[in-house]
Amino acid sequence: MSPLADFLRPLVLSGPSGTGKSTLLTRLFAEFPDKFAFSVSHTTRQPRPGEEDGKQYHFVARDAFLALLDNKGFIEHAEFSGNLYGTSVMAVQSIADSGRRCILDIEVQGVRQIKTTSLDPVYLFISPPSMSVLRTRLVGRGTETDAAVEKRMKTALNEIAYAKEPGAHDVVIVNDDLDRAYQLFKRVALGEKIEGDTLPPLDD
Ligand SMILES: Nc1ncnc2c1ncn2[C@@H]1O[C@H](COP(=O)(O)OP(=O)(O)OP(=O)(O)O)[C@@H](O)[C@H]1O
Repeated sequence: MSPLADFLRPLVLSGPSGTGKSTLLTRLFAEFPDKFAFSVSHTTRQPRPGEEDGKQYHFVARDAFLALLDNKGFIEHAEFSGNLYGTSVMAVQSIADSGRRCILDIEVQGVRQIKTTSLDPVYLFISPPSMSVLRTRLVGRGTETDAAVEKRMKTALNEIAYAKEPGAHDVVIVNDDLDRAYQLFKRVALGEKIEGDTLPPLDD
């Protein structure tokens, strides 16, 4: 069977930190080990325990990041919670010709930048069911200090304000029940055009 039309376009995944993007991606890659390729971003943040250079991220020093930026090596980049993040041209190019679908996990500034390029991806927003659930997940993950949780909650408000703009994303999936969210996510990832969920008020 030939792939659905949207399978040939990159998939841009965005949503507040702690909303469950990595969890959904991990499941997708486990179910379809050969269909997708995660674009590995560059970051200047420190690796978390268990993270490997070149796998979750290319971990680089700030100087090296800025040099690549100067050389027009990034499709998008942003400073987030004090660290630089970026998607390199090379990371996406190396996937494009392999027949796999390129998935990009990107925050809101990056989404805005990609919209000014010719990449033409499908934009998918993963929404938390509410702000209180988002906070519970961030705290429960146990990877952030209290101050970092507060910073991420504040940044989440920007992501959500953008998501509320008409036409910001092609599809919204609310990550309430993980199995339900994953079934929708899988359909989008495989290239199906679905209606998706309605963005919750997220005003709590
Ligand atoms: N539907 C869900 N129900 C309950 N807990 C969830 C659900 N989805 C994810 N989680 C949990 O919420 C926490 C945050 O998820 P995850 O790390 O996947 O978020 P993320 O969006 O990738 O964050 P970041 O952008 O910071 O990497 C994790 O501890 C994860 O196990």
